[in-house]
Amino acid sequence: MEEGLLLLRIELLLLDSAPTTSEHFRGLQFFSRGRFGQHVARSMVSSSTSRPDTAEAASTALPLDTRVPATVITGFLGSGKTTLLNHILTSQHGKKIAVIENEFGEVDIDSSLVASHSSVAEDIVMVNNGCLCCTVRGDLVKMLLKLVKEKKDKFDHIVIETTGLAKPSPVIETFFSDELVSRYVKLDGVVTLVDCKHAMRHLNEVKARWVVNEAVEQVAYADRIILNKFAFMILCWLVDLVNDAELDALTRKIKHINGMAQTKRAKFGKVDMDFVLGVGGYDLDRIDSEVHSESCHDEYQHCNDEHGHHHQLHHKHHHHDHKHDAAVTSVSIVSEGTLDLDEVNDWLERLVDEKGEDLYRMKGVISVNDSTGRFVFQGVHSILEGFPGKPWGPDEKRINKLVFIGRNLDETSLRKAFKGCLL
Ligand SMILES: Nc1nc2c(ncn2[C@@H]2O[C@H](COP(=O)(O)OP(=O)(O)OP(=O)(O)O)[C@@H](O)[C@H]2O)c(=O)[nH]1
Repeated sequence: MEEGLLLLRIELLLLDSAPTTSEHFRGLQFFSRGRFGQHVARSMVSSSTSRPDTAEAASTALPLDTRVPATVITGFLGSGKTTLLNHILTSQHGKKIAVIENEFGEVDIDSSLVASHSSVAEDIVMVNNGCLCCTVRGDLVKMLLKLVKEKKDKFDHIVIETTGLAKPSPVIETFFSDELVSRYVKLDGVVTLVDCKHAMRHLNEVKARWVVNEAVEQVAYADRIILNKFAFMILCWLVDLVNDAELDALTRKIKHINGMAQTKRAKFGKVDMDFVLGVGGYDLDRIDSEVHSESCHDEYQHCNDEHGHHHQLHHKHHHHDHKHDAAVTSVSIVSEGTLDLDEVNDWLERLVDEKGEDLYRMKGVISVNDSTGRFVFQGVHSILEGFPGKPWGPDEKRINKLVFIGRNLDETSLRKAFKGCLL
C-alpha cells in the first residue's frame, strides 16, 4: 500500500424493504483508498446510530449537522470573485459571515476592497498572504480552527475567496482531510466565477501534460457557476461583452466539463443569495433533489426527459469538444431500472481504487434491489459516502441518475459497468 493511503472500510447503511428482524439494515460497503483520511468513516458511523425504522424515516435519518457551513469562491484572475463577495456581504440574507481572503503576494488589496464595501460591522476578514492551494494550506486549517474556537458566536457562515490561480482541490480536501476542521466546519459549496469574455481562451489553453489548467479545474469542482461579465455598463447603456453564440458555446464547454453544477448569468456577480449560500453541495440529504434539479433548473439547460435524451444532446457536444480538451469532462448516466447492490459495491470500490485520483466529483441517486427507497451517494476523489434516500412512489419509475466529473474519464467503460449492475 502506498505511503499515507489507508484502506478504509466504509459502511453505507441500506434499509431493507421489509425490516422484520434486528437486521433492519444491510451494509453496503465501499472500500476506498482514502486520500482524505478518516472523515467518511466518521460520518458513516454517526449515520448508523440513527437506525430509522421506516423507509420514510430513512430519508431524514441523517444526524443534525451543526457544523458551520463554508463556501469557497473560486474563478480565474479578474473573473469577479471579490465583486461577488461584496455582493454577498451587502445583501440581506440574515447571516453573519466570516471571510477568509487569500491574497497571493505581499500587498493585501482584496481585503481592503472587501472591508470598504461591507456594511456589516461584525464581519471578520482574515487574510492569508500566499497561495491557499499549496504551501500555506496549513494556514487555512489554522484560520478555520481559530474562527470556530475563538469567534464562534460572531458568525454563522464562512466564505473563502481563493486567488485566481488557485487549484480548488487542496482547499476542498482540507474540509475532509483535517479531522478537526471536518468536525467543526462543513463545505457547503464551491462557487466558480467565469469571465464570459475571456474564459473560453483560458479553458482551451493547452498545457503540458503534467501542468494543471486552473480554469478547467475551477469549473470542474464547482457546485454553482456564475457566468459573469457578459455585459458592460456605459453611461446607463448595457453593452454586450459577448454575443449569444459565444455565450452558448461557453455554456456548452462548461457543461462538458461539469454537467453537475447549476449555472447562472450575472452582471457584477449579482445573483440571488440562495444560489451561492446554503447550497448543500455535499449534503447527502440534498443530493436526491440536486441531481434531479441539476438536469432541469439550469438557466441554460434543457430539461431532461426520463430517458436521458438531454444527455444525448450533450453527448453530441462531448465528441465535438473532445478534440480540444479531452482531459476533464463529465459523464451523466440517466437510466431506468434496478441495480444489484453487490455489483454496485464492487464497481464503485474498483472505480475509486483505480481512478480515485482522477475522479473529482461524483453524485448519484440509484435504485437498488430489495429496497423501497432511493439510495443516494456522493464522492470526492476516493471518498464515498451514501445513505438511504426518499422512498420511491408506488407508480414512480425508478430512474437512476449518476454524474461523474474527472480527468480522462472512460465514458464507455462507465456506461458498461453501470449496465453490468442492472438486474
Ligand atoms: N463589465 C463588468 N465588469 C465587472 C463585472 N464583475 C466584476 N467586474 C469588474 O472586473 C474587475 C475585477 O473584478 P474582481 O471582483 O476584483 O475580480 P477577482 O476575480 O476578485 O480578481 P482577482 O482577485 O484579481 O483574481 C473589477 O474592476 C470589477 O469591477 C461584470 O459583470 N461586468
